[in-house]
Amino acid sequence: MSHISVRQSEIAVEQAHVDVVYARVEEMRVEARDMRRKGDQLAHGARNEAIFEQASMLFERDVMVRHANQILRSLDAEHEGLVFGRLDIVGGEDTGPATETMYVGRLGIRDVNFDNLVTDWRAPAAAAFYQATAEQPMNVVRRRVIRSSGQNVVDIDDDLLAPDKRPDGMAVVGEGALMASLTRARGDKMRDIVATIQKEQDEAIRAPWRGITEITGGPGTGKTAVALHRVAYLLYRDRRRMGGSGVLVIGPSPAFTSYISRVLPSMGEDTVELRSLGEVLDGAAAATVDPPEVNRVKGSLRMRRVLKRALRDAPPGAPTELRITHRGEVLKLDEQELGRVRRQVHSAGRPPNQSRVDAAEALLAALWRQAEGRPGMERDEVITELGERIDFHRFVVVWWPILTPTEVLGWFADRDRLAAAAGRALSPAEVGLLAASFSSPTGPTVADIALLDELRVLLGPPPKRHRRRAAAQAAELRAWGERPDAPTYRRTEHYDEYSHIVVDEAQDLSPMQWRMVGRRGRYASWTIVGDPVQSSWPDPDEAESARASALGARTTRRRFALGTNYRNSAEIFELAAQVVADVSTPDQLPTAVRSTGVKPSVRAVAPEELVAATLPEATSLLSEVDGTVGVITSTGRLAEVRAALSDLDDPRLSVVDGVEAKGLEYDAVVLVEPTELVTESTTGPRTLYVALTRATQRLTVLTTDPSWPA
Ligand SMILES: Nc1ncnc2c1ncn2[C@@H]1O[C@H](COP(=O)(O)OP(=O)(O)OP(=O)(O)O)[C@@H](O)[C@H]1O
Repeated sequence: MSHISVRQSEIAVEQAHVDVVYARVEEMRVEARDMRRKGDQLAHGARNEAIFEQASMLFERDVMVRHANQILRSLDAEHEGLVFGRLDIVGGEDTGPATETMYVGRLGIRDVNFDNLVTDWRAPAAAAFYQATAEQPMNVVRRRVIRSSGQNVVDIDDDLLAPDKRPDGMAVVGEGALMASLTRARGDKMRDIVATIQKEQDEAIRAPWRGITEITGGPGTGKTAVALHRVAYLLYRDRRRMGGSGVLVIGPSPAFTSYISRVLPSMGEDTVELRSLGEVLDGAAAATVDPPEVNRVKGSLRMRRVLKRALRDAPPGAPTELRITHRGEVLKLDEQELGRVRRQVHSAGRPPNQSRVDAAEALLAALWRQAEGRPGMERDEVITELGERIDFHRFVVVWWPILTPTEVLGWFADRDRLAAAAGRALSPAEVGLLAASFSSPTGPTVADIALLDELRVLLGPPPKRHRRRAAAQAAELRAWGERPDAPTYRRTEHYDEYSHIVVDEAQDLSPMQWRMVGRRGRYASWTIVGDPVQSSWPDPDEAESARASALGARTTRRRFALGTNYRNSAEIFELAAQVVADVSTPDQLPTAVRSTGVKPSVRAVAPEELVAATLPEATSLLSEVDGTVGVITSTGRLAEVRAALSDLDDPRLSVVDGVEAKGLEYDAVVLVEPTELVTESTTGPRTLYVALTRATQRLTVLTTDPSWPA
């Protein structure tokens, strides 16, 4: 048989099995619907049945319906086929030729006799699909990746792992599924990698849930993909623990969470919360990033001191004198006395929003000290009389208002107030920077969200009757930073007891963000994903200690280092590695396995031509690749470059700055003025390294420096 016809006949073999699987799925759909109907009847009628019988049938119905729903969801999600793998396995030493076939897919499916038609990729039995190698074949003779479009098998790729055990007539076709997958055009959403997970990745995916699992590796090593598949794996293995309290995945930006949003649904998992750092606090949807020098101050642990001190000061507009006439006598507390009372209330250590009653009592005690000694004054009597006075209540309400985090952060637009709260924690220049930033009318930035969350905890929950106002504030916060695609959450407000939290691009979290994230996972296990070489946080030691306290004293820690860059061509990564040679060690840089034979193009242009030159470069890359094109520039130049490309009406094109590019991927990239990405950043060439490692196939660098990258 010719090569082509061997492939065709093997595809036909797999198609036959896939047809059986889909026919069975159809039956299961019918069964599930039937079961659901019966269950509903059971719930509404048949009251004379034994209660236990009902309960067990209802349970059975629930299990069935859940499984059916999961299948339906998985089928409805965008992915490339329910069945994607096949293993041909020989038994043991003496069983002889290949005897057993196992199909691997997104879900486990059994036929009517409970025989396996497809094994779920997460089941222990399927592990060999990812872990078997030629050196350790684990009884696998042939591993086959089946590529489908919908229900149609379109191609197959085989690995022969044990040639000596290959039975007569066993065909082996294809040139490697991994390479085929890596060279395919990219869309605007990340795809799952279930069919081609590599052994080192599989080990991280299947690591036990407990404690802290850290996944490090250079750009394109699959850290994000691995973390998401790990979530699907953990949900499968321990759905009760993980699903009950929920799994939270945190990424750097809304662009990133949107980019990864289809991976879990394609595996039938749609209960996981994906939030960007600007969305971790309920009600907020911040996407604007501060300039690096502002970001650095807002993220520092010094801000905690500033916030705490700010809450001890009298709020803006608080009266500076209490004057009340009692039995014809004027009782008066001046500014100094009021300040003393305020300090005394704060020294009890209760959060301000929980201390209004304490404040009222302390004021009454101070007023009594004024009245004391005057004839006919009894302490209890005076305090009761004053405490019932409406003018006293009015005073307390404005002197000790119930505060919201947004209100308090707004105070810092006032430079003097901020300087007073900062003391020596911030330099005058830093105070100036922050005051200007908090005066901006554009709403909270991503860094502000961690400050708001800190304030939420420092202020304490508002008393019950103030909750409505707090809800209105949350709505205000939402309106402030509203995006049409902002997620909605089913959780109760400020839910912070997730069972598992994944932090992606963890190298960039500021200490204040670690505190915010840590609060969400006091009882959680963690998967922490990052690459120190791509870090944009300037003080790694401070972040490291904040991270250590956020994660607490968990003793189980395991670490996986991924070493192969699956994204960039070797030619592109060679250039990227050059720019971080001085700030990395060789073991921190991955190996790019795929060569395209096309070197990045570095074009020197005159400064006045720089922006105009992006248009022809982007246009030509759009025609060269089938997938996406990203134009990456410094933040300062972003608006200008966007304007220059505004006539290019192609949904495959995006224009982003170096910070926004974090975690994203394009088939081709135009990088505008690399030196600006370095000078704009507070961490040297690291942001440039991120930008240079986004492209899978083509990279064009436009620079005004003819000697770049030397
Ligand atoms: N085993 C694999 N099979 C197919 N594609 C893979 C595999 N591993 C990684 N990839 C692909 O490589 C690309 C990079 O993966 P991913 O974004 O997860 O890397 P990363 O380590 O998080 O990168 P960065 O640090 O730059 O954000 C993605 O397109 C991903 O689908």
